[in-house]
Amino acid sequence: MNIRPVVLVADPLSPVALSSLGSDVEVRHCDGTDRPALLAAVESADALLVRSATRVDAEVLDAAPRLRFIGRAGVGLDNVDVQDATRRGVAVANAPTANVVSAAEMTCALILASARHLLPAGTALRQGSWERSRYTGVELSSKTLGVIGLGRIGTLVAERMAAFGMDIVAHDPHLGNACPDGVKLLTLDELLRRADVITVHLPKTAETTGLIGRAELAAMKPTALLVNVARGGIVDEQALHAALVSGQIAGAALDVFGREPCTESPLFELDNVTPTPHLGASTSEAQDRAGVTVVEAALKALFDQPAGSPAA
Ligand SMILES: NC(=O)C1=CN([C@@H]2O[C@H](COP(=O)(O)OP(=O)(O)OC[C@H]3O[C@@H](n4cnc5c(N)ncnc54)[C@H](O)[C@@H]3O)[C@@H](O)[C@H]2O)C=CC1
Ligand SMILES: O=C(O)CCC(=O)C(=O)O
Repeated sequence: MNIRPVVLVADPLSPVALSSLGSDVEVRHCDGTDRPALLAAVESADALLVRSATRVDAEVLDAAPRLRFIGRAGVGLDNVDVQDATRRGVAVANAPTANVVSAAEMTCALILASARHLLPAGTALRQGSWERSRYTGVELSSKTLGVIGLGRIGTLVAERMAAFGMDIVAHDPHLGNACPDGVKLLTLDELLRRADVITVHLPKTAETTGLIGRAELAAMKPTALLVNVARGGIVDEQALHAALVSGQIAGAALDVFGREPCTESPLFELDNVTPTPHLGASTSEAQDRAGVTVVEAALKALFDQPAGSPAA
C-alpha cells in the first residue's frame, strides 16, 4: 500500500524544485490546462503545485477530497480561489518574492524595446528591410515614468528606470505615507496625464479589472507608451486596440492577456505593440526560487501537521 503523500505538479516547475521534493512524497504530473486530466488526477492528491496556467476553483476543490495544500510557484493568486480553499481547510501558499526581480527586469526590457521599436525593426530586418528612419525612437532620459501599483515589482522597476534618468511618479492608494524617496505620488488621473511611459504592477482583483479602459487611455498623452507585465484584463484590450489604432497613445508592450494562452489577437497585428507570452517570471533563477519556495511549504504542510488539520 502506498502511504506516501501524493504531490500533483500541474504546471511546469524547475528541475531544481522537482528534485527538492525528495522521496518522502510520490510526485505525479498532469497538464493543469487539460481540465478532465486535472480533475481526475487531483482526486488522489494531498498537495497541488501550480504556476499561473492552472485554474484552481470550486470544481477542482470538489474533486480533491484529500487535498491539504496548494502551492502557487509565483506571485499572483488570481488563478486560485484562496477563499474557498481556506474555507475547506486547504492551505494556500505562493512565492511572493521569488520572481519579482525577473518581472521587473522584463518590464524594463519592454519599456526599452517599445521606446526603440526593437520588435518591428528586427522583424523588418529579418524580412530584408533596412528602415532606419522608420524606426526612430525616443529617449527615456528626462521623461516621466508612471508606476501604477508601487509594490515589490513596481518599486524595482522605478529604481531601475531612475538609473536611465527618468522622473518617477506613482499611483498606489494603499501606500499611505510609505512612498520611497524620489517618487511622487499622484492620483490616477494626474499620473495618466503626466507620464510618458506608464507601467502597471497591480494584482488582478475586482477593483483592478478594467482599471485602464477607454477613459484612462484617453487621458494619456498621444506619445505615451503603456506596459503591462501584471495581469491581462487590468488593461481593457479592446479599448487599448482602439487607442493604438487611432493614435490616442503611441505604443504598448504586453506580457499578459485576458485569456491565456493567447496566440491570436488583433493587438498582434499592430506594429506599435510588443507582445510576449507571459514571460515575466521565466528565468531559471526565478523559477528555481519560486519552485523551491512552494516545495518547502508543501513539505511543511504535509509532514508538520496531522492529515486533515488545516496548515497555517
Ligand atoms: N508577468 C509575470 O510573469 C508576473 C506578473 N506578476 C503580477 O504582478 C502583480 C504585482 O506583483 P507585486 O509587485 O509583487 O505585488 P505587490 O503586492 O508587492 O504590489 C502590488 C501593489 O499594487 C497596489 N495596488 C492594489 N490595488 C491598487 C489600485 N487599485 N491602484 C493602485 N495600486 C494598487 C498595492 O497597494 C501594492 O502596493 C502580481 O499580483 C502578479 O499578478 C508578478 C510576477 C510575474
Ligand atoms: O511563471 C508563472 O507562472 C507566471 C508568473 C506570474 O505571473 C506571477 O508570479 O504572478
